[in-house]
Amino acid sequence: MTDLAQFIAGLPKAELHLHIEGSLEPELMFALAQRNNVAIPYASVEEVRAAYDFSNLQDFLDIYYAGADVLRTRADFHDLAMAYFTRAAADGVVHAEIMFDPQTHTDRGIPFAEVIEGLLSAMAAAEAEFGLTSQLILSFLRHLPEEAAFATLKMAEPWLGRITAVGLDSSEVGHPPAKFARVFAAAREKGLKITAHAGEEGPPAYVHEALDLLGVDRIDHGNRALEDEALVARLAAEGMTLTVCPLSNLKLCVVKDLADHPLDRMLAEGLKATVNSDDPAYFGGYVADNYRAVAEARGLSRDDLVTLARNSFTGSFLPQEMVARHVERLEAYAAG
Ligand SMILES: Nc1ncnc2[nH]cnc12
Ligand SMILES: [Zn+2]
Repeated sequence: MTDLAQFIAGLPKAELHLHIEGSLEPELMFALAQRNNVAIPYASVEEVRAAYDFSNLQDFLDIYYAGADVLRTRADFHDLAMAYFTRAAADGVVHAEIMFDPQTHTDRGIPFAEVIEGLLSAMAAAEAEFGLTSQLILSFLRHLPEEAAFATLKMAEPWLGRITAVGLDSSEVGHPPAKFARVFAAAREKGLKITAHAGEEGPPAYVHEALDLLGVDRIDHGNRALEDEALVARLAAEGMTLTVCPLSNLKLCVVKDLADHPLDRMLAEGLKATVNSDDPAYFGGYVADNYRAVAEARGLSRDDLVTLARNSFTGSFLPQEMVARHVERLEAYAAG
């Protein structure tokens, strides 16, 4: 391991932008297909990986939703999440705020309870085994109508004490935050935090809407906010956290090359950027791979890496005293 790789792996960090369905590795996809007797359109793990060549977000989403079909039982969701936590712990992740897409499963007839109970049991096991804490973000699929999001929120009612936040993901362009203003207001009234994908492929106006109409506590991605100077100034002034995903941006052609990635520009503009893996099984790397790849491509300093890790804690939904404890440990690590 290089010095940089070692420094990154040991850097205590939180992961704030991770779709648990996007951590389904081809090997587990095959194992679950067999366990559940589900047919998949691939002959081998290599063939699955070869299919992961995307030109844009929709290209990826089509394959990602098809892959999720092997997830059927509570045990499947437990195994999926446990595989992620095991991998994340090895990357120095001490806290993870994971998104799940209930509609991807309930629309196939999988009960909400199977999905969330499997995830919750893995979360408890990860805390016991690795000391890794986690929280759940229920994400609404934005290509579906707002009424479907309301139905999902209703389904989640018995578990609201175990869900920290709601999010908004899936096909961005053509599905602006405004479409979901009422359901996010309802979620906020129930005491949930709010996050939304905005400015990944969609225009800066969608980031404005996420702030003004959804009242977000964080922005997922936010890359295209950089096209709007006043918006950048506002995000900086509000101390809004952006959950940036470098390898995702590369694989989904949000950037042509990692050498063009705007992460250091975001930091220079005073934005609270963080580094995350988004859908690591599909984009070629977990969170430490993302830190490493962008650090090498953009020549980030150790101070930059520490800032990114610090932002991951201050931008988390953890209580202030836990944030302070994590930041203290991080500063001790940085001081060597
Ligand atoms: N990067 C992404 N953007 C929007 N929806 C997603 N669902 C999973 N990954 C996503
Ligand atoms: Zn995402």
